[in-house]
Amino acid sequence: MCGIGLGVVGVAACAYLSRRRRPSDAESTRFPRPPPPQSPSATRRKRGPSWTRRHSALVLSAALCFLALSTALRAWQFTPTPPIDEAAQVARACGCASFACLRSAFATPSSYFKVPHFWIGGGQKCGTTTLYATLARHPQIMAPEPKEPGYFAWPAPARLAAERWYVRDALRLGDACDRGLGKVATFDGTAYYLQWGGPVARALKASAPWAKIVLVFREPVARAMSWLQHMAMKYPAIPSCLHHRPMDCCVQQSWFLSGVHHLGGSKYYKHLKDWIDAGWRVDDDIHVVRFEQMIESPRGFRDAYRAILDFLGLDPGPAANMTRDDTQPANRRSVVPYNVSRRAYEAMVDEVRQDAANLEELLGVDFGWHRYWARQLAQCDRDRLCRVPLLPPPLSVRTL
Ligand SMILES: Nc1ncnc2c1ncn2[C@@H]1O[C@H](COP(=O)(O)OS(=O)(=O)O)[C@@H](OP(=O)(O)O)[C@H]1O
Repeated sequence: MCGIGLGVVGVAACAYLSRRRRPSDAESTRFPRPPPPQSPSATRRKRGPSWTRRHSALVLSAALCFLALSTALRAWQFTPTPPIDEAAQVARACGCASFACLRSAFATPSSYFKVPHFWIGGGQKCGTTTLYATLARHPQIMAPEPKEPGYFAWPAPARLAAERWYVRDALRLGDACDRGLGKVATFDGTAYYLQWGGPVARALKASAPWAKIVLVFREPVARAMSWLQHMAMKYPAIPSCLHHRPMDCCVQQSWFLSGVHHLGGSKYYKHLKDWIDAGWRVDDDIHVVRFEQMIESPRGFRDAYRAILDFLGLDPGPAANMTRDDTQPANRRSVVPYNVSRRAYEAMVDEVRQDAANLEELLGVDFGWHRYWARQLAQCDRDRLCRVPLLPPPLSVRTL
């Protein structure tokens, strides 16, 4: 403060000293200017003293300016920022039941986890249940109840009405505070937010702009077929094509090829673009996981998990201590391959091929899906029928 005060005084002084004094009209009349000098020697005699005075004033004011500016600059640079009272921030956040309250409690930068710290998704049947169970065992994480609150996919009035429930019950703010809010990371495990696009991306951005996003992407054709199977098996009371027709027939229907929960839901690039347009940044805010890496071996799962923990700023230790059982699927339904005609398989691949290429280019990741489709189509030609396993064997991938 002193430095800034001195700086201001110095600048004012230098402005005063360096200004050019002009005589007023009255002064000019009372003290008329001397007539122009007659000879060079006379000029030198008359100019001498006033020139020295004027220039020494200028040098003095320049020195003062320099001194004042450097003092002010040093004071500005080294004024210590007051320490953030993290305990007070946490105490305030613990009383919140809305995002407006959380945002104001978390307004200043801090080193601890905000609420929610992250979201895991990518699409239904991308392994988020296994990931949810794994994350829930991490000592620094508090898992949401239920796994998929779906809150950000609701229309704004419904969100407003349920905000208290989401913040306090689903994200378990009270429990997190009991364990020491800021030290535990809370999250939302709603798999399908990605496919709901712009409105969800904007709602999350407006509510919790600090949230980190983890997306798991599964080979697009297998994901869509697995979803169809999941709905038919999990909800026998809900009419499903698979209840009375074979998979080959169902996957050729237009609702399957373009429906947003079916093959349309596997157009990851198209959906991810909506999120990027809403201000979420790949790498900084979004971490992408290859489903096939997670399922190919316990080691693949551990590596994928460790990369997620690194991205989230959490202790990676638990990834190293995972047992083989910890890496097993939480809700596996795909056991035997489905028989599908070549025509049907090719139509599905054609539907998602370009989107997958765009995704690889955007992320700089090789998912290995193109080579897998080529292998699968070669098998179709060889056996005159495609046998499509929904959990494929390990895919070869390259570093792009
Ligand atoms: N570790 C591991 N190894 C092999 N397979 C695995 C693994 N983790 C998840 N999975 C498979 O992921 C599918 C379930 O995904 P989700 O949990 O996201 O489904 S859901 O949308 O939440 O219902 C489900 O696929 P389907 O078997 O096709 O249903 C699981 O088998």
